[in-house]
Amino acid sequence: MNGLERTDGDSPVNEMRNQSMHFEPVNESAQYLLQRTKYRPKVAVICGSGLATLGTLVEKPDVFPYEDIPNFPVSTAPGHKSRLLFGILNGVQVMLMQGRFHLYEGYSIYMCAMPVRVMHLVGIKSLIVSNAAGGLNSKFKVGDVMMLQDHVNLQGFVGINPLAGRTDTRFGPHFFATNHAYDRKWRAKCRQIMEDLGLGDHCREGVYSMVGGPNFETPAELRLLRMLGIDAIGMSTVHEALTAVQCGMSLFAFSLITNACITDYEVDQGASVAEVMETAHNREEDLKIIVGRLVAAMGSETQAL
Ligand SMILES: O=P(O)(O)O[C@H]1O[C@H](CO)[C@@H](O)[C@H]1O
Ligand SMILES: Nc1nc2[nH]cnc2c(=O)[nH]1
Repeated sequence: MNGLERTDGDSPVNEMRNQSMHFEPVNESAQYLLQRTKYRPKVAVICGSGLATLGTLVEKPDVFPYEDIPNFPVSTAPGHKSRLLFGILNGVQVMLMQGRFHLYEGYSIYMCAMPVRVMHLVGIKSLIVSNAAGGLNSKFKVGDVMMLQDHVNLQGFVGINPLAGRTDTRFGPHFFATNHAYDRKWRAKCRQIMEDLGLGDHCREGVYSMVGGPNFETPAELRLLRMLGIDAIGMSTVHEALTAVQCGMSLFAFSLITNACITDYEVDQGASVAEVMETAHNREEDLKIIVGRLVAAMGSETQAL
């Protein structure tokens, strides 16, 4: 066996394995959507905490509350709207998630990433993932945009991976390389867009990692994460990114640095959701322009596919 075969079936051994790779429930969600929208997008966007406002860019939307979509989780995190939009963004058909799923909401890592498999079955080829994150890199400032060059899958180190389970090649290969998970051409494009907007000094590039949350990190944890070479820390994105790459999508992800990571015990102030939301609110107009232009670029590329 080379890891590329489909192995689903009703054998006793498969019954004992993680059921996460089942095709049918994901396909049921995808078919529900395709039957209720005329749009056939190839570009998708996932909105991070406080960034649901990116959804206001979508014209003539078909709106699907998550609770209405069969087998779909429901958002419970602050700043996540729990609805899916299909519509037109900057002339390009898009599928946009106003709300994502986190381990701290009590969902398995597989369920947190399941919407990306739905995207794949809907026909998505390019994905923009956004998140709010704490800036570990001492050069980063609150309000900066860090384009993900790479990530560290801390959960994956202990076997918590959305891709673990039965192999079903309809979601891609079981084993694959991740050294170019984040497509460099979108980073170059985003940098150019930000420079054109006079925001070049706020454009950063680095390594993201995700903890389980919901609490923010202790100073000792932050120092450890920094030693590991992590530039920005959040509670999302990695599982979505891996699932997207497995499905063969071209991926761009960015972190809005919403807060500094405080490692000094003498500082009274700590991270808070209020600060995360405030920074997201302050940057929303810039991010709308940046995401709008990236979607346009992705749209021209996927038109030919
Ligand atoms: O990663 P997103 O969903 O943007 O949210 C980030 O912001 C929240 C903390 O305020 C956490 O959920 C963290 O992951
Ligand atoms: N884990 C984590 N997630 C965040 N999301 C926004 N800011 C932070 C942070 O400082 N730490």
